[in-house]
Amino acid sequence: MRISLIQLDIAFGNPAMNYAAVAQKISEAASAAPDCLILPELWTTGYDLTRLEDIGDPEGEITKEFISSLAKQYSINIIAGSVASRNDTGVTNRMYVFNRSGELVGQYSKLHLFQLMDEHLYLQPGEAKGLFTLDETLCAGLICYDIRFPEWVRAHTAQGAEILFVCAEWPLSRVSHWRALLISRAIENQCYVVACNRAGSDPANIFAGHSMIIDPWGDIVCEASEEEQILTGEIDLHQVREIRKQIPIFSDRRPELYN
Ligand SMILES: NC(=O)CCC(=O)C(=O)O
Repeated sequence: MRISLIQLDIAFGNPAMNYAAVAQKISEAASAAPDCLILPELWTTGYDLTRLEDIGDPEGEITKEFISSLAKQYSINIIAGSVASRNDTGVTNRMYVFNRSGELVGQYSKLHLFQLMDEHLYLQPGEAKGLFTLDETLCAGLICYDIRFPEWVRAHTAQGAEILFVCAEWPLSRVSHWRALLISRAIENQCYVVACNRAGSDPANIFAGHSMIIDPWGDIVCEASEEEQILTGEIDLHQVREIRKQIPIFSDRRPELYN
């Protein structure tokens, strides 16, 4: 499976500019004929949290229509990062997933809100897992701060997820955590981790870039720099099954003693 990660520099609070940039990047990425493509966290608005009631996407409908038609046009599965999806009760930080036919096959709302970036003041947390199937592979979607919660990640891999797709706006000041946490999640869950961060900066943060694909042994398949970039790498799902056979952590678990 070939996967492209769109490490975008997001225009702060400017959905029109970001939709145009993403359409352009997806058309560029399509030339590498990926099976799957992923965008960063909150890519339509960035962290312009105080204006989400205005610039958030009503029920995600604009984004869903936009991504669905690109997925169909290029016949690529698209993990549409996340967007601020608003309704009468508030705004959630929500990932939408489309298959090659342009059908919505999954959605996930960020479960853990990151207080250091004021998410708890403007966003509502999700309540459900982010499992979905792409090309017959069970996958999980996670959003940024979620990677600090190994028990949440395990809840997905214990159900059989073989690829973790992570979208993020992770600042440069904690890039060492970003890399270490992603590698750890890959090793301890014996799965691929595909993590797409943003590049550039906003009024509050400089972001880390360093999007990456990590294999189930914890080795890095490919890694971006700090700059805006389309990163493409290949994964081999046989490796997940081989490593899970060699070191059978899922059947060796003792969950009855963990609480
Ligand atoms: N957007 C986020 O969730 C950022 C999380 C983060 O920076 C962290 O250190 O955790």
